[in-house]
Amino acid sequence: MSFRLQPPAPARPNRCQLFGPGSRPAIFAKMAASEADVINLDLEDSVAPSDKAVARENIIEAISGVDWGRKTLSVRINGLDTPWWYRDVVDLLEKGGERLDQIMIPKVGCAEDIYAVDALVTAVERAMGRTKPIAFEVIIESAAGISHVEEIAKASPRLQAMSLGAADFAASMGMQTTGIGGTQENYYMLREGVKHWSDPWHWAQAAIVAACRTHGILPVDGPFGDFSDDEGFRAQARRSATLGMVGKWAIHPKQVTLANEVFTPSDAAVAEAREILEAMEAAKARGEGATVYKGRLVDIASIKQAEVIVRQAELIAG
Ligand SMILES: CC(C)(COP(=O)(O)OP(=O)(O)OC[C@H]1O[C@@H](n2cnc3c(N)ncnc32)[C@H](O)[C@@H]1OP(=O)(O)O)[C@@H](O)C(=O)NCCC(=O)NCCSC(=O)C[C@H](O)C(=O)O
Ligand SMILES: [Mg+2]
Repeated sequence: MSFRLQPPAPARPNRCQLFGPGSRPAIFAKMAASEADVINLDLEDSVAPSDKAVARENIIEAISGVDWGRKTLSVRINGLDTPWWYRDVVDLLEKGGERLDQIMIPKVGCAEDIYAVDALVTAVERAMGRTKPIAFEVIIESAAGISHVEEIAKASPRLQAMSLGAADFAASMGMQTTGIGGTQENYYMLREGVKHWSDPWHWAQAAIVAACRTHGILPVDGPFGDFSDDEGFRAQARRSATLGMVGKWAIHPKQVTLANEVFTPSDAAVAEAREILEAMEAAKARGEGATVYKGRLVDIASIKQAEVIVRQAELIAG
């Protein structure tokens, strides 16, 4: 381990982030009643330009008017290339009240984007005497965003989470697809005439996980557009979880259960992790740094691996 220790990520459950357009207030109570850990009320791309102002008002009313329970309450503001974002920030903080936990910043391309929002948020917080600092989540969804992912990850102490936005990312990269996440028909290897599909999102996800883990931020997988394809969602989510991501967006309520299922360690996985910790305790008592568990090597690194699973389970159990 480096002399500089890896900071822990925020200790908040983040298995599922449920999205809903700010222009559709009829679903806010349903979102609040869902099993999602995080709620993302949207002012950006699910809201038509003509509805931006009314969506902002709807959200401001709902921040204190709806009982969000213990969920992390987040609002996605408009991008910094639009005329709406500064008004989003100012009105949310001046009129929205203390219940708002987080602002999600889309299409972040460089650390200066975060600096700009941080400066505005800080000024309004001070002016309002706000006691709870607003957290940030950023979306990496452009060629610039993924190129500068590490500098973005360390841009502000407000940063708690970072998501991959597969749709805008694909467009920015010029990828030949209209699919949002998941298997892409033409992304395959050919061996002896048989196709083997690969994962075009993998490299970007891995870059995000590494940047997040280096700087103590939660890495999150973004949307899976085909909400009629449960198995496709599960497959994508399982790959993300295996890579180190902590959760995934839901763009339809039926995806919430799927995300929670995948990002909650199973009882068997937790039991095995606890057994590994016990096996290593026994090894330590014998003066050994390595031992055999179910026919395979476990050593001091295995303790850290097992602790990841046990910590996840404990966090979710509350
Ligand atoms: C996708 C939807 C437009 C579908 O809405 P709808 O047609 O109403 O779906 P259903 O009829 O199947 O709804 C069944 C019931 O569930 C309620 N509902 C619908 N959506 C939600 C929701 N998001 N949260 C809670 N409840 C919801 C309906 O009211 C029905 O209720 P009932 O009648 O009582 O049974 C819609 O789901 C939707 O708008 N989803 C969110 C879209 C969104 O926010 N998109 C932005 C995030 S993705 C993105 O931006 C891309 C990203 O940035 C990138 O670049 O990758
Ligand atoms: Mg997007």
